[in-house]
Amino acid sequence: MEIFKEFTFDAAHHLPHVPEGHKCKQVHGHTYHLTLFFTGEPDPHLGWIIDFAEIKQCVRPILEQLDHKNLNEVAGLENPTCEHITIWLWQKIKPILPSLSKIQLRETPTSGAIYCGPSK
Ligand SMILES: Nc1nc2c(c(=O)[nH]1)N=C([C@H](O)[C@H](O)COP(=O)(O)OP(=O)(O)OP(=O)(O)O)CN2
Ligand SMILES: [Zn+2]
Repeated sequence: MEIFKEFTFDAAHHLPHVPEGHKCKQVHGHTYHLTLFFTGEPDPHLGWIIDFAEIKQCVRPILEQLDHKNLNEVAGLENPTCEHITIWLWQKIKPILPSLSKIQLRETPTSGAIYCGPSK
């Protein structure tokens, strides 16, 4: 069984390592759409894997570090590609919500990254 919880946050960034002239060299912004997936068996009494409200309570302070921020100024996100943001989120969320199984981050309606944790 897999459940999910969605969030959004707005942030500015630029990609410092792209060549001169690349559109992402310029500071620009996105409304990021984040989906967190959790895997497990529903608790026989409560009927859920984890309370959606508990997910929100745990994740909110982490997303506050990103929302309406310049991502390049966030420690660990000096090169804030979608790929790096999903890894950063995984490293923050997995220790407090161990049933986290996958992160999907959409940067635009047509672009994003999916991360399931480091390969073993
Ligand atoms: N592999 C990656 N490629 C790109 C990233 C990234 O994080 N990982 N980031 C960007 C830009 O930040 C931005 O997301 C632009 O992406 P793009 O999909 O090109 O945006 P558009 O609005 O131009 O998309 P279209 O739907 O194709 O118009 C770039 N690449
Ligand atoms: Zn961008």
